[in-house]
Amino acid sequence: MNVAPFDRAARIGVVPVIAIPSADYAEPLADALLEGGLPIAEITFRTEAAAEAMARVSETRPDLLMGAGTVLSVDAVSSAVAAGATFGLAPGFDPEVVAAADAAGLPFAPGIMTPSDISLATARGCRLMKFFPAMAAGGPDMLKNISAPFLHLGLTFIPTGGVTQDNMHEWLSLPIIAAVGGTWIAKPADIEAGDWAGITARARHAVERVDEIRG
Ligand SMILES: O=C(O)C(=O)C[C@H](O)[C@H](O)COP(=O)(O)O
Repeated sequence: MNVAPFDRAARIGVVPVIAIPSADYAEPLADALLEGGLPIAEITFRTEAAAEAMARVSETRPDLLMGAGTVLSVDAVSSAVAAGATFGLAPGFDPEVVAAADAAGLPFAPGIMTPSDISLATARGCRLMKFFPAMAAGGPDMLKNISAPFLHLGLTFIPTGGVTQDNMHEWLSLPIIAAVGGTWIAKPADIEAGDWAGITARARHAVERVDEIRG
């Protein structure tokens, strides 16, 4: 499995999760993130515009490491690859989706929330997993506990769901965390309002926090 994009994501340490209302926002959004020193985005299949937005970003902003989120089906894997996504994530674990991503050469992180999920995902070869919904499921303490029996397998996690600027330090200080993710950097309302300066400011602030926490 090609893990290079996830290595890059782990080095960056924070992944903005995007629900984009229209593909017309793709370029200004990518520019706002790049301007803030955050060259990564997870564009989720939560909106109709997702595939077109991904295609525009991959064609016109190759410096942005662009992944597909909310990949819930085999078709979504194909759409993500066709649109130039270089990695994929999902909120849950679906073995058919993981197999399709593998077959397509798309590095993929399924979502997990229980030891059973982790067990199923590791058996399918996954080593990076999204922990979702991270805060509602019990926060860092929960993840530490459920992952403990699997750590000899070299697992790392991206917690999302309730993760923000204010609690990211609780996660990033754990060695099992590859990166944190969340929507707080670029909410759909910010995107629709064209608040690119606000998105850039939150992106920059998040990158600075990662640097402070990781030293
Ligand atoms: O859509 C997906 O594929 C997910 O896995 C879930 C998202 O990452 C979280 O819903 C983000 O949560 P908030 O940052 O609290 O808004």
